[in-house]
Amino acid sequence: MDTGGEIAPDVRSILNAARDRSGGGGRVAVDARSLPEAFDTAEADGRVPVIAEVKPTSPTTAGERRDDPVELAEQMVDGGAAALSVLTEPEHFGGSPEVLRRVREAVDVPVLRKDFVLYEEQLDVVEADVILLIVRFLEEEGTDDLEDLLAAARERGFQVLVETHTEREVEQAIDAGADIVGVNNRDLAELEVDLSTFEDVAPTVPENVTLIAESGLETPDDVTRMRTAGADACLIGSAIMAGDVRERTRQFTTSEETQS
Ligand SMILES: O=C(O)c1ccccc1NCC(=O)[C@H](O)[C@H](O)COP(=O)(O)O
Repeated sequence: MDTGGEIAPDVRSILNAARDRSGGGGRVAVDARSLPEAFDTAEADGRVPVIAEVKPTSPTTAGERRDDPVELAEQMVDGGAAALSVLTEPEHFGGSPEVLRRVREAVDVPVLRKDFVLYEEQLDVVEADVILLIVRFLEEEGTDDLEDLLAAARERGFQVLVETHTEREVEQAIDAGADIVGVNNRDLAELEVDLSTFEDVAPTVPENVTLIAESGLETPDDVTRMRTAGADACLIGSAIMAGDVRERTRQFTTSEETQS
């Protein structure tokens, strides 16, 4: 089944590469750090819950950041990040499972594995606290079913962030049993970012679901905008990676403090 409409050539290339990647060796069993609790801890400390992303490059980024990803991750935590996201996709994002393993060992916050998982065996590549499943990708011909993958991930101990872009995808995520939902402001057809996507889609997400605004946040005002629209947390990559990551993370995690 392929019901989700057009996707950009770069995204098609990401998807084709993901189809070719093998799974891990044995089945993983994760003792996960709680993502909702990490958000609550940040709020209790007066920090805006931010998932800071270690993202060396991407199809929409010029160049590649080659600093030690573990040092970058530690600086993000220093800057107040409630959780981290680490790209493990090698071909388009410069990531690797080994980097995630090293980062998770070095920090004590939850770590999201940011990759394009299509098949159950790909869950077994590396331990992480949270795994990403993208509704649109799992509509593609020959991929595993969202509900089955969600269950398989939970059986291994992962928490699951289910990524959506439309109201229809939110409905699919909720029907499949998601309790952590991301709304991605970047559309996979043109790779354009529009923060009103989150504002339009967020009201359709049930109150008891942990809701994350993803992509395209560039300033503390953008964080405030997403929080006003209902985000429990914001996932920020490029804007943090584009400079001093400790300082940039701090600007986002203290954005509500500086406005009150
Ligand atoms: O970031 C890209 O260029 C990209 C292109 C195609 C598919 C996915 C892509 N990004 C994955 C992500 O979800 C983002 O890395 C994440 O939400 C952070 O976004 P940003 O803050 O805009 O870097």
